[in-house]
Amino acid sequence: MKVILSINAGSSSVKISAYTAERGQEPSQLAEAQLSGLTSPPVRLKYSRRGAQVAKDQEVQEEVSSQDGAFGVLLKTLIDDRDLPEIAGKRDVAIACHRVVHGGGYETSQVINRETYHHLERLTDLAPLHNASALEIVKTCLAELPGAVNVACFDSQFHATIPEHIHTYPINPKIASKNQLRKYGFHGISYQFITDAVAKFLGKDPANLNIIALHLGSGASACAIRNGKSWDTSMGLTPLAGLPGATRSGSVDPSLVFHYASSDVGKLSPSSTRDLHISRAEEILNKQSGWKALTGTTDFAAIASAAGGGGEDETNRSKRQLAFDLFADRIGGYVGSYYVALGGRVDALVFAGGIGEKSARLRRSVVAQAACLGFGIDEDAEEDAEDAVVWDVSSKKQGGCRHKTLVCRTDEQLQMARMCAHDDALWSS
Ligand SMILES: Nc1ncnc2c1ncn2[C@@H]1O[C@H](COP(=O)(O)OP(=O)(O)O)[C@@H](O)[C@H]1O
Ligand SMILES: CC(=O)OP(=O)(O)O
Ligand SMILES: [Mg+2]
Repeated sequence: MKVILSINAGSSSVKISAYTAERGQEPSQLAEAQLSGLTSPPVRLKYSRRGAQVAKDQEVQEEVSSQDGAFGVLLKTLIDDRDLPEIAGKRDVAIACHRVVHGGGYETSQVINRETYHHLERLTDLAPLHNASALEIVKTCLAELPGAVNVACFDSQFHATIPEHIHTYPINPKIASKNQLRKYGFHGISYQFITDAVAKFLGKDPANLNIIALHLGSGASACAIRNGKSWDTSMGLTPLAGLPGATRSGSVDPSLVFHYASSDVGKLSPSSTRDLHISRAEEILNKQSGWKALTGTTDFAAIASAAGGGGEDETNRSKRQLAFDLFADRIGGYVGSYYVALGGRVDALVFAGGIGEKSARLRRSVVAQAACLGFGIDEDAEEDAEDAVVWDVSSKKQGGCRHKTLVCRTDEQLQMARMCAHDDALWSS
């Protein structure tokens, strides 16, 4: 038996889960802790132990200014918990698995040694909101968890199956190959979880499953999953492409950069460091756009409630309504495109991620647009089916609709722990 610690550094949150695991078996969760709201303080803690809630939306007093800082608070929460004797100290963690958003050419998870670490360092610029933070946490674990093997699980690895004509950009092939400029795609750990969970829910072999999956969190993406494998996804070389997000623009006309008022957008940004080279343009599109630019908040719950007419002044309400409508429109575009990519043979449209899971209003708006394709939503469906991993929100009216709409409570930490439990190389000693 080993203790596995799964660490998921998102752009607005850090989530860690601890499991006990046997080789090749389903890991059993000991505890789950998360700090959210890193881009819209106050930072809040959610903590549960053996499935029972210990803290919910508890405001954190310490100042948390980075993902690594958040990880420190979360690890301490687990170690200091007297009712969690399995993790009484830092030595008890046997495997620490890290969600690393950009894995470049890696198509499988990697044990982190000097070589892989340096290779990943070179990819930092390609996931400016994620890789550097994840590597900071890796560094902390290498220094402070003396009994642990560290493993990198990549968001991009699920998308290694995207065919060449879809992952290729129409640019000079020599330069594309030399600089590895192609669509990689992200949120893949989540899409793998969604594929397995939805196949189980529908009683299908994942190898025959065709779904349009939407992971909508602070970063948002869509994925066409054909025969259980990624066929296409909306993020690209970096997690900036595709759908807009909390602070990200999503896809815009690339020429927009050259017309963006200030003349220094091509210059290195002040936040560039020895390890990260980011231009002002990238910084603006990654960190100062999206919901933050349109509405002033990165909290989509506030945007969705104002869009429903909830107690806001008129200027705020109309800004939030615009952001909401814009998001639903962009998502609808991918649903249509991926419906064609899957030849209309779609087992389900699946909503996941913080927004996909919790915003019934956004789900209704997206599904209403896709009504012409045979999707329909049950207005009375449960907003949140407490203990379920997958639940059905499809319309039941007049014998139902042609295609199902599901919600999936995705769990990237569990998916990573599963990958480690099934990786024989981690169990030979
Ligand atoms: N009830 C809700 N309605 C709409 N959006 C919500 C709700 N609760 C949380 N969210 C949004 O979910 C997003 C966070 O999703 P999550 O997947 O946890 O993020 P991350 O990208 O950091 O992993 C935030 O934009 C938050 O505002
Ligand atoms: C890839 C990505 O955007 O991740 P997150 O939504 O967790 O920020
Ligand atoms: Mg996330």
